[in-house]
Amino acid sequence: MEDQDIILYSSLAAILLLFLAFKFLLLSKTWHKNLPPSPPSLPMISHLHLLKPPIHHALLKLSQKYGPIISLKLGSCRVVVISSASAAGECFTKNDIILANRPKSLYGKHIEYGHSTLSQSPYGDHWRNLRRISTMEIFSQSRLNALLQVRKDEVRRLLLKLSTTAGHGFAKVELKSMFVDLTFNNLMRMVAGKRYYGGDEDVTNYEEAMQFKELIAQILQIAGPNVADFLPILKWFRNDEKKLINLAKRIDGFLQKLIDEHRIKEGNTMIDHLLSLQKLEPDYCTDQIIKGLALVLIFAGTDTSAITLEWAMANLLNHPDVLKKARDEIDAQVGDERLMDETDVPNLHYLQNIISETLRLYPPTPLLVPHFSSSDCTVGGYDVLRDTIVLVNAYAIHRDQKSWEDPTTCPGAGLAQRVVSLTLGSMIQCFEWNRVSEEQVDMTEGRGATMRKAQPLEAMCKARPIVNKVLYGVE
Ligand code: HEM
Repeated sequence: MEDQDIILYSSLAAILLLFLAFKFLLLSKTWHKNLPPSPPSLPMISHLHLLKPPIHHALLKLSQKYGPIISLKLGSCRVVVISSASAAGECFTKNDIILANRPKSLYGKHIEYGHSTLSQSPYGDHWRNLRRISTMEIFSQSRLNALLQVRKDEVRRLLLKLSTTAGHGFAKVELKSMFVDLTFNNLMRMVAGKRYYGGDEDVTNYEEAMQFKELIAQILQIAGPNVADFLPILKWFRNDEKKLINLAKRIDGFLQKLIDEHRIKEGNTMIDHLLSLQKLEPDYCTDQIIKGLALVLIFAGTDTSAITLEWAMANLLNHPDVLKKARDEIDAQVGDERLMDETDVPNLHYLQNIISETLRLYPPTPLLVPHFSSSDCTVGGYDVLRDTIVLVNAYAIHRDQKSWEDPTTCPGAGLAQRVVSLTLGSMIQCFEWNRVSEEQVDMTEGRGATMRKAQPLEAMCKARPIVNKVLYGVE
């Protein structure tokens, strides 16, 4: 053997030994651990190939085969998927602090101010402060009550829009875009006093509205985890990060302009309340905190409510007997002399049950928001190692035979309940509804992180006499 060959072979042997030693070290860390069962994996991508959209369906199938707690490796990330109510209960009771963190992502780094927002920040003082501020300044009963007129006005505009098409007999309407317009307008009026959607947006804001819609559409396209979050090597080959940085600059500029406007002209919006707090806590309630809160509310609070409304209406169209019962309840409790109000909702038990059942069967965020373990813990007798992404498959749990007592882990639940109940109830009160054909409404789910309907919902609707009487004041 030549000298060169000896050098080559000994170098290869050394590399192999180093690799094995490294692998052994890694393994020995998890050697004595009782990790959840895991399906067979492929080199490099591990289990990434198993996650065909819709991901919550793929994960449900895996849990049916491997059990309610499974571990996966997605590229370089460890993931545990929870698909039973009892294991989810353990995550959010005895392990709630350990699992309060969120996994790091390119999206969180660039768009959500370096993972410093309400939905991204790691557990600690800042995490607590954001919850204190949002509970008091945004989601308190008094703050939500103060914005009741905004919600009522948006529902009224929706009813008027429907009645212009369906005032004199059944007419076809497309509901998805109307629900999206309603929830975005509600949120932006709450945050900054602006109406950007619906074709009847404030004309003075037209350019601004166009810019906002374009930014939102772009962010919605790239929101959520990026494949480079799991395979960081891809960062070198894709320019997603550059796109995110540019988009982050633009959205930051937009939000900053909104804040600066409110510095000059005060009002009764979330930005105004937070600017008042800034005077008391200038070091803490900075412009960046305000921008981060606005951003999170816009993304967490719009699509979720719009999706719920769309699935609820789709379900009602497929179950005319349930729709009739809901209308009878509203007629009995509210009558036909006035529109229903949020204060009627506690008496409309059947309507509330329809919404709960819709959320059970079609949860808009079927995997919740990913959690991340800050230290080792156990769930269902299995070890969950530190730095593991924990996904809770609410979709699987909601369709499990056993029921889940308190599924509300969302700070916006009180607001969502008001928006969805008032809108759905008012639509049932004011219009008759039918499917567009004899065929059942297609309930197929779309792709993506949120659980949208694949086909935008269309329906036939016809105004009831209350529309003329109450909305137009004509008998
Ligand atoms: C029907 C409508 C809604 C549904 C189904 C829903 C559902 C959820 C779920 C499942 C989570 C994740 C909980 C977790 O994994 O920790 C969440 C988080 C969140 N939601 Fe909602 N949500 C809705 C409406 C809203 C609204 C209207 C707002 C505010 C305007 C909002 C704000 C938030 C925020 C800020 C978080 C993050 C909380 C945190 O990280 O601690 N949501 N929501």
